[in-house]
Amino acid sequence: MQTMIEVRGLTKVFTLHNQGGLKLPVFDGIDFIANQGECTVLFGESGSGKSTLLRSLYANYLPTSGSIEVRHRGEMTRLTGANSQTLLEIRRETIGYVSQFLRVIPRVATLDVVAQPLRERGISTEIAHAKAAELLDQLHIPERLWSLPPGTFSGGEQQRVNIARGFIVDYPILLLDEPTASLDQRNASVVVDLICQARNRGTAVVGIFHDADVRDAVADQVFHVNPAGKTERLNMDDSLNPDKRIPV
Ligand SMILES: Nc1ncnc2c1ncn2[C@@H]1O[C@H](COP(=O)(O)OP(=O)(O)OP(=O)(O)O)[C@@H](O)[C@H]1O
Repeated sequence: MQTMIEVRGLTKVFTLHNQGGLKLPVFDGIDFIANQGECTVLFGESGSGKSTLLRSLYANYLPTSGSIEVRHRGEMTRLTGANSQTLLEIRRETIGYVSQFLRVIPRVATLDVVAQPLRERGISTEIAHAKAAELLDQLHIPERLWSLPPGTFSGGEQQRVNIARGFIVDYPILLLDEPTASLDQRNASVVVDLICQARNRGTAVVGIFHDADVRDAVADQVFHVNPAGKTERLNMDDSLNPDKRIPV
């Protein structure tokens, strides 16, 4: 089983320039490894830094210190400090990221929004649209909405469009920020199936899931991001035992 993400000594302190340079430490010296074909769940109290860690893994946030390496084109490649060209390549080919909210592009039809990551990889419109339609259908987005831009869709519909877009490419690494937060049980279970299929294809999935049932259905390993800012690997038996779950 190959290592896909290796995080060493990762520290993040936000500096609030509009507050006189106030320092806001979030996490301190995180180490963890995510493997091919496994789902790693980031777990912890609200405000403990889970989303900040996930965004750092997509190089949206620059860590204060420490390193992140990801397996890109077969080689462990440093994400921290990578130049913009390498970062673009890594995002196009290696890391998919499903944020909590869809970034709506005005006037672009839902089918094209979902197909876009495949089109960027040079896949024909016909094939990309067919795959987008399959995912939208699986996620119960009615066909009459596919030609409309998703800007006016409900929160749950937008989240499902975002999920379809994230799963359309078989990324080696997939980062998921609360992908089931606005979904009903029927759609949450479709997302669980998509995660399990991606994992079985060998994707290293790293995600935040507030729903304990979803978390327990997908987790191979659980990292607790605790209020002191350190992560620790939980014993799976502990994380699955409701008495030992930390309320989130
Ligand atoms: N861009 C930012 N600038 C300043 N502070 C930030 C920024 N992003 C996050 N923070 C702060 O970092 C801390 C951790 O936030 P984060 O969103 O990572 O927590 P979380 O564990 O994902 O929380 P939740 O479960 O509530 O979504 C919070 O105190 C938040 O205010």
